[in-house]
Amino acid sequence: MSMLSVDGLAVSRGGLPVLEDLSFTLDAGHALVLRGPNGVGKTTLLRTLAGLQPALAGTVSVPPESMAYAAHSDGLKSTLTVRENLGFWASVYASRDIEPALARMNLKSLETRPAHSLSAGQKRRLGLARLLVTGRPIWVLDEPTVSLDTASVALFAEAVRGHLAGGGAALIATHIDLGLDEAKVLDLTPFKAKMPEEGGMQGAFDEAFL
Ligand SMILES: Nc1ncnc2c1ncn2[C@@H]1O[C@H](COP(=O)(O)OP(=O)(O)OP(=O)(O)O)[C@@H](O)[C@H]1O
Repeated sequence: MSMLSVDGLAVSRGGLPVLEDLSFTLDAGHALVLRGPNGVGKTTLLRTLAGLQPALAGTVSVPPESMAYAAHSDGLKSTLTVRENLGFWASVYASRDIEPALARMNLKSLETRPAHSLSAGQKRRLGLARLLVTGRPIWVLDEPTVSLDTASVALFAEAVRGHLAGGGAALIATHIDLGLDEAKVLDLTPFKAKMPEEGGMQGAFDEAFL
């Protein structure tokens, strides 16, 4: 029984279709890595699944509330400390213990630091710790390991593995090797939308010379 099922999905950005006719499933305990060249539509797809923008067509089997979306330093309150940030999110998501998240992303020694004073990679680790307190089953991650050093990439991979082992699932857009060899890969290139104006203009051009 799949945890997430996407059927005939079309997504758009800036009013233009980006990906179309996309179908895939994601089972509990599994991770799916989304690949494709810059601009193919990875971020657009994740934002659509997370409910941040509407789909053009198709169905998604679960609501955005089943997903925890993370991109860049999203969701960090810059004036709050690391501990306060996680406490805030724990209360928003009906409170999970934040201690495992602090420990898992190696944030104990930074817990009293305001988020704005963290380095890029430390902010990234705090953003990933946020996922752990959401308790949501499907993690939707956009380039989660950007700015992370080797040790932190390993921490990230362990956090994802723990999530999968607990019956969760993860959808991850990245160009970088995550150290998650067990993850399946979906290349989005074949689902690139054919621009209607291209076909239309070519059609009109052909017609003019027939
Ligand atoms: N704010 C925006 N307004 C209009 N078009 C946008 C906007 N952001 C992105 N696009 C366009 O939407 C398309 C898909 O972009 P998207 O960010 O989803 O790609 P991506 O696969 O995540 O790329 P990357 O690998 O560079 O992160 C691209 O053609 C891009 O130029």
